Amino acid sequence: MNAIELSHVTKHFPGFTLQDLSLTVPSGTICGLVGENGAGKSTTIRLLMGALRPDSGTCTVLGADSAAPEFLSLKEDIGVVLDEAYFPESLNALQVGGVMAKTYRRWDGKQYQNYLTRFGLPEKKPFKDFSRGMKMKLAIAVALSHSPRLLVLDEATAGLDPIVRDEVLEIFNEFTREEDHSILISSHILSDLEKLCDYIAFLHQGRLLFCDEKDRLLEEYGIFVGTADQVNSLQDGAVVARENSSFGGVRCLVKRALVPAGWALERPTVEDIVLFLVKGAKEQ
Ligand SMILES: Nc1ncnc2c1ncn2[C@@H]1O[C@H](COP(=O)(O)OP(=O)(O)OP(=O)(O)O)[C@@H](O)[C@H]1O
Repeated sequence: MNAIELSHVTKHFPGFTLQDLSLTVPSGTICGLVGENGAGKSTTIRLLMGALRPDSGTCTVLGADSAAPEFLSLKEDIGVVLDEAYFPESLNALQVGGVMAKTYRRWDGKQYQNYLTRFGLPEKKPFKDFSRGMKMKLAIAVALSHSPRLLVLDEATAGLDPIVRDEVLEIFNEFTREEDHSILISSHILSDLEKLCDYIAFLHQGRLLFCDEKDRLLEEYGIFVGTADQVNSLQDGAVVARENSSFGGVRCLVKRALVPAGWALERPTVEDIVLFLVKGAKEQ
């Protein structure tokens, strides 16, 4: 079963169109949504959560169409963290827990308390006096404490210091050890996504450039550093994009399968692949 299925979804805003987006996140996996500012990541997440209606196409989450009334009954099963945390200003963390206990049938107060301690969050400070990172941590603690099956995280690790970010990534990883638990996470911190995700989906100007298994992506591409003559000798389609390297040569992203055996290729990072693909798309 798929945790998330977007099928031919289109959404138009003045000056921007999310175009014919089809994307699936199999149950039990973590999918990272990447793309530059304004690529359409938050729009995709809002469509999935039923906060926006698509102009055409369908968004199915945990088996229910997010535009259908029955989707509301699934909200318990979905933990959501958006890039702006949204609790009433005057409430402190304990009071937020009290409200959530009344909101969610499967609220786990003990688990919530554990996260407050683990994240070093003050129990009695009002939310309005929290730093950005503290707000994100509180939103993550809440999302994880109502026993969801799916986490939808929009820039949820932005504003966290590297040590807490690492801990949060580990918590997300633990979450998916349960077979039917899945995560969709958008982030600009591609090294985090490389550590965490099974799949990487890459949006560019409202279009999905790829959605692929991370390991397959890292095997498909290589980085070649050499002279312009060497690069020019490669067959058509081998070079995805190139840049001048600091020592006067050329550095490029290549498709391993189209490069002659024996050429030394470096292993790219997800960030290398994304940056070169954007560059390649601009050059076309
Ligand atoms: N309600 C809206 N009305 C009009 N335009 C909108 C609306 N919501 C989003 N947009 C536009 O849609 C485009 C995509 O925005 P979106 O927030 O999905 O991008 P993003 O990939 O999440 O970007 P970022 O990384 O900066 O958060 C932008 O051009 C934005 O201005």
